[in-house]
Amino acid sequence: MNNSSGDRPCFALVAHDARKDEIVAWVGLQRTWLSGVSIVSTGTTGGRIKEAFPVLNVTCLKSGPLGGDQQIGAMICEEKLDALIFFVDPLSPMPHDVDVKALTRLATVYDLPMACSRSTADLIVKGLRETNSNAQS
Ligand SMILES: O=C(CO)COP(=O)(O)O
Repeated sequence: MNNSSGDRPCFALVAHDARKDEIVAWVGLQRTWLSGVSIVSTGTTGGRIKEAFPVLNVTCLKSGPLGGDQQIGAMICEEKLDALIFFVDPLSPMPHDVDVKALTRLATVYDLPMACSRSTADLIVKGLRETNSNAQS
């Protein structure tokens, strides 16, 4: 765990509209592990996750086009996150494309693990689980 703000991992979960069903399905597959994680999410994505899994610890920020991506970017700068899972829609123009680019840029600047698809999201969870279990043994 890298975040400097608490003792449980903190994940940002974000998805564009065309991929919201996919992130909800991914959360379902990982829900046992995610129940021990603090989740922050852009508004609409977080609302969908909370509705599907009320037991998860999800904090909803602003919707992405209204500044939510920038709020998550600020959390990256403040080293409050351990990973960004961002299911981007690569096929649709976005009014807030500059914010999307800024968010992915900051994740790169701060070397934050970032996944834009299920396969890489699974690898991040696997890596963090192994890191945490090695740290405990
Ligand atoms: O637009 C987004 C990320 O760029 C996601 O925002 P919402 O979760 O509010 O739809």
